This record gives sequence, structure tokens and C-alpha cells, in this order.
Amino acid sequence: MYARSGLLSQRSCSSHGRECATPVLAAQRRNNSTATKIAVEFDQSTGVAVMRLQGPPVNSLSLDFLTELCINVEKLEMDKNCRGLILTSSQPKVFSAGLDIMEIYGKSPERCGEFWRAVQEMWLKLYGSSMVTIAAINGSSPAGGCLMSMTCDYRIMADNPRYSIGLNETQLGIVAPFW
Ligand SMILES: CCCCCCCC/C=C\CC(=O)SCCNC(=O)CCNC(=O)[C@H](O)C(C)(C)COP(=O)(O)OP(=O)(O)OC[C@H]1O[C@@H](n2cnc3c(N)ncnc32)[C@H](O)[C@@H]1OP(=O)(O)O
Repeated sequence: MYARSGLLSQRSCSSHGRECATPVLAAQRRNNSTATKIAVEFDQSTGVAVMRLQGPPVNSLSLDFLTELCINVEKLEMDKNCRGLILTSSQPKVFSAGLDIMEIYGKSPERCGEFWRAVQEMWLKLYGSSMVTIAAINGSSPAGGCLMSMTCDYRIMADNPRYSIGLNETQLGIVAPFW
């Protein structure tokens, strides 16, 4: 069983003969908060990992959150024993509120660029994963939350009329950049 994120070993990697930053170092660079927003449990006997989103109050996708999520997906991806990933929420009534609005309001173009790259990295990692990915949507999942679940192979949503899902970001005046 994996404990929590942030516990990646300080591995180094090599690309075209050059040393490159390890994921854990990238996280340390970006992550100012010590609180863990992602919890992963890996069951060796089934080869299935459950990733619980636990960023209060509503799992909004901040730069820290996205970084931690990507590192954890990457870590599972590297584990040959892990065949499946279930993504779900620990927060009541909400799977994910989508992008953290505060990350895209009043920020510099550089910071916005860094943030949107992290958004792109998140959906590319999930969409391109070699694991079977399932979103267990146990609450509302607007905009970026919907995007996150759409990049999984399968989606199952709790049957509750109070939960909503969909792409509502244009109502907020947010236009996704060209990718
Ligand atoms: C191939 C690629 C294609 C790509 C296409 C898509 C690209 C664009 C993708 C995404 C864009 C976005 O994600 S923009 C964000 C859109 N999100 C929303 O509009 C969600 C708004 N929130 C809600 O609807 C509700 O909060 C909720 C249904 C998620 C939960 O409702 P609930 O009643 O349980 O909780 P509150 O509303 O009281 O909220 C609690 C608390 O959380 C704050 N909050 C909510 N959402 C966000 C958010 N997205 N970012 C930051 N903060 C958020 C809310 O303000 C409350 O804070 P306070 O307690 O301090 O008031």
C-alpha cells in the first residue's frame, strides 16, 4: 500500500544524457502547503489503486492540487503491478469543483501559463495512462471536475439529483486555451 503523496523517493532520471529534475523535486518547488490533498491506497492483491481527492472544501484544482495528483498518477504508472486506478472524492457531496477560480483571477501571465500547463498535464496523464482508469463520481463535478472524469476510461456517478456534472466554464467567461 502506498501511504500518501510526497513520499516519492529522491530518484534521479536521465534524458539524453542529461540529469533532469525528479517529480518530487518539481513538487517541492511548487508546493508551499504541507497538507496532503491526494491519498492513494494500492491493493497489491488486485493491482488496483484508489486515489481519493481530499482538498477541502471542494477539491478545487489548484496548482498544488494538480501537481500532487500528477505525481501520484506518475508514481502508479511506473509501478508495473498497478493495472487500475479509481479516482474518487473524500469530500462530502463534491467530486471536484473544477479549476480553482483563485488561480486564474488577477494572476500574472506567467503564473497563469504555469497553471494552465498543469491543467493540461493532468488531463494528458490521465487520458494517456496505460492503467484502466475509472472516475467514481460521488458528488458534483462541474467544469474541470467534469474534464478530469472525462479523461478516465470509465465514469460512474452517484445517483443523486443534487449532484451535477457538465462543462459550465463559459458561463464564467473562461475560455480554455488552445492545446
Ligand atoms: C481537451 C480539453 C478540453 C478542455 C475543456 C474544459 C477546459 C476548462 C475547464 C475548466 C474550467 C473550470 O473548471 S472553471 C471552475 C468552474 N467551477 C465552478 O463553476 C464550480 C463552482 N462551485 C460550485 O458549483 C459549488 O461550489 C459546488 C457544487 C462545487 C459545491 O457546492 P457546495 O454548496 O457544497 O459548496 P459551496 O458552494 O458553499 O462552496 C464551498 C467553498 O468552496 C469555494 N469554491 C467552490 N468552487 C470553487 C472553485 N472552483 N474554486 C475555488 N473555490 C471554490 C466556495 O467559494 C466556498 O468557499 P467559502 O466557504 O470560502 O465561501
